[in-house]
Amino acid sequence: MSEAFERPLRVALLGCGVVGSAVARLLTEQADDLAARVGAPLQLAGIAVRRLNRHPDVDQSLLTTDAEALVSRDDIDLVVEVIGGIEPVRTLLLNALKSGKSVVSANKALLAEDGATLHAAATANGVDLYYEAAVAGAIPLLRPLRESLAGDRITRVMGIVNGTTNFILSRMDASGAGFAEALAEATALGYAEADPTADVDGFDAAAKAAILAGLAFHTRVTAADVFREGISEVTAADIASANAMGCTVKLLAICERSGTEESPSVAVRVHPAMIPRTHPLAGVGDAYNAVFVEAESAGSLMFYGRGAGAGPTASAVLGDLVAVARNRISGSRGAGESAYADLAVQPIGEVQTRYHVALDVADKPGVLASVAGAFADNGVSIRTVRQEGRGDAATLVLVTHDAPDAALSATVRRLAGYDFIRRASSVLRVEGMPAD
Ligand SMILES: NC(=O)C1=CN([C@@H]2O[C@H](COP(=O)(O)OP(=O)(O)OC[C@H]3O[C@@H](n4cnc5c(N)ncnc54)[C@H](O)[C@@H]3O)[C@@H](O)[C@H]2O)C=CC1
Ligand SMILES: N[C@@H](CC=O)C(=O)O
Ligand code: NA
Repeated sequence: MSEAFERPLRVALLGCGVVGSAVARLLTEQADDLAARVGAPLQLAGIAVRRLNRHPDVDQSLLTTDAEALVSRDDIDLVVEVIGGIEPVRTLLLNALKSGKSVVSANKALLAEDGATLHAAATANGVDLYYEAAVAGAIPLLRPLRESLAGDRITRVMGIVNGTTNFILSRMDASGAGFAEALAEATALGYAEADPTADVDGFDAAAKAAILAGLAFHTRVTAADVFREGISEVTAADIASANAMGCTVKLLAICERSGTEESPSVAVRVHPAMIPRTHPLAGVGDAYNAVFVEAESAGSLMFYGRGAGAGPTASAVLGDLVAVARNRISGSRGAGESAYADLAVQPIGEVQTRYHVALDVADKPGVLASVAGAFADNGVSIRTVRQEGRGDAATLVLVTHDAPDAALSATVRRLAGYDFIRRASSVLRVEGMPAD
């Protein structure tokens, strides 16, 4: 231990909600072990909260409603941010970094919106910015991407990165539970964001996808670069349709190296998709997350664990806290931002995807030919087609081969104009089926 740290390292905790209160508790309960692992005690020196008198389980003398004053204190070494959102957090963290404090954050929204500014401030001031908890909760994923796989070339990152929506879809699939009821349960369990539309509409997963793509492809990717569809449009009919195909519905984040060798790009998207029940991601239930990483030399890797909740998220926060504390003691810092590749982001319309389309149709001659014509006219090849039922209850179920997403959307728009189609009962992208 260097001379300067024969004293505790003092930690400011910003936010004391679901995650913050677990961090505060573990910092106390595990104090001796953490001190042994770091090489100096980690002393919780202040907790910024929005309202006093709402946190009976923590040392009341540590509470303050003045987060700015707390991060500016000269005696603070390390800052843990678990408030969430963009402002005032960005300003607080920039001030912390500029005054030489390393930062640990769980805030994917901020990192995906303006991680570059934070990274630049960390680098300029020789301190750390760690955020393992921001993506896939407890699962060690960002450090493996940033460090263990730094010698490899990653081609694809795909997985389930939002616990709340996975919890909702799992409930809808297994027990036919309603959407609202499942969301209320996920919120009560501490999985959902303060505003759960961030989960349901895919913003949370899109922020995580941006962070994953940035790390995987050494390129700056923001949430705005990510194509995003949430699960609010996923219906019981979609789930029934998926079941009939031997599939289930998951909200997936997919980050791919795309383009050509001469002109490489990245494609980053978040949307619900049908996947076969035999696919490993199909068995990921509850608020669990799972992420596949494909790399040229390593091959396929799978990361699995709890993606949300107080304990799992606090575990990742504390892991980062130990890392930045050790760096502080040794006078070193971890890897900073790596964005040298600077790849272009491919628009969703050009991304190759596959669709499943279920159409309630009038069962009469020529209908199948007209439907097939709509696909053919847009250059989309059909992989399988089957008809269920007869007469007024007839449904055509089609699965396409890979095609540009724009061509598939155009096909679905064309189908919507046909009067012999009563309705498209299910339109979903398909992932995880054997390659064409
Ligand atoms: N809950 C989870 O499972 C996970 C959460 N995260 C992230 O961790 C962060 C915190 O999440 P939760 O603890 O679930 O949220 P939460 O809403 O339970 O806690 C946030 C706390 O910050 C407080 N706060 C708001 N503005 C403040 C301010 N200006 N100064 C001090 N305190 C302020 C709120 O009153 C609240 O108690 C978010 O960025 C979230 O995205 C990341 C991974 C998992
Ligand atoms: N709301 C998020 C929490 C973790 O990041 C989720 O449900 O995954
Ligand atoms: Na993680």
